Amino acid sequence: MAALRPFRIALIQLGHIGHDKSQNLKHAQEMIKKAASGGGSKPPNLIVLPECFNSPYGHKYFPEYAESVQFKQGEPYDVQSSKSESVKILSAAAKEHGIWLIGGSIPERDDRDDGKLYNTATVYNPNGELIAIHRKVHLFDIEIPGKITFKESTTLSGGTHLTTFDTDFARIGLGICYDVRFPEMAMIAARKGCHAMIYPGAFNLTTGPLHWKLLQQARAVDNQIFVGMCSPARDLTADYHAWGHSLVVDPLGEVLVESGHDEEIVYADIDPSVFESTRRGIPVTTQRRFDVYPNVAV
Ligand SMILES: O=C(O)CCC(=O)C(=O)O
Repeated sequence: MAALRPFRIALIQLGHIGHDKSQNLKHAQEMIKKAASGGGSKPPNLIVLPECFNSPYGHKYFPEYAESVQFKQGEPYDVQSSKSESVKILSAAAKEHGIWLIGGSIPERDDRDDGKLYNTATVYNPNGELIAIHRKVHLFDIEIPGKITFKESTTLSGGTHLTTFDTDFARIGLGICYDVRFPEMAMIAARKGCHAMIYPGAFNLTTGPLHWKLLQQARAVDNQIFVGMCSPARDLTADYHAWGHSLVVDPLGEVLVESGHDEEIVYADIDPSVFESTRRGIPVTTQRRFDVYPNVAV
């Protein structure tokens, strides 16, 4: 299992996500390059893109923008023969800059399974290998009268697996946006040894101010882990208005960094001593009463 070492994370709050997929990808490439340079300070070890970064966000867009990834858990993946343009570009970027990359999410079509569509995050190591994918498990189907109605399940299917992966600096759990509302996911990841949960996300102007920060602090404090969420920038000309405020929270629930709502790259330094001192000082991880309630991670 990966040990926790100091690392630097960069969240790219990507702007200008329009209808031209090639343009979206080109812009993401440019911003990865910029993030990898470290913004005048240390280069990051891990770069994160936001949810749905290559397509406008909305269930009507997913069928048109979906790409076939055909990843099989536990089997090597041949990027060169991938049918996914986004996978090829992200893989090349991870390799070129020698960074771990969580490639936000993209609409994915699974040709092996009736062409079902998913909201999928892809993960690359510094050699450019695609080492994990996460299909959003909990679809964003909500209705708040007069404020927001959104129904991802109109075109998408929910993923059926939880996702964790090891880097050379931490074990990381991966979710996408609405997944953050389901504490079981982060709890299971933490009990399986994850030091951080990362969620590419895109909250909105109704639920963003209510819950975006609160949920990340809750997941962090409950599980004594680092939590980061990376949003697209707010674009009031788009169909969906993202909240922005990409954020990293430490195991005490303290905000390490928070962006505004425009395009921006923010960095956070992950300090293992905070992880250790939090768990030593408030030892809930060793005080659980599995004789009274079940251990959900086993
Ligand atoms: O949970 C929320 O309030 C927003 C979720 C969301 O925007 C998403 O899953 O894309």
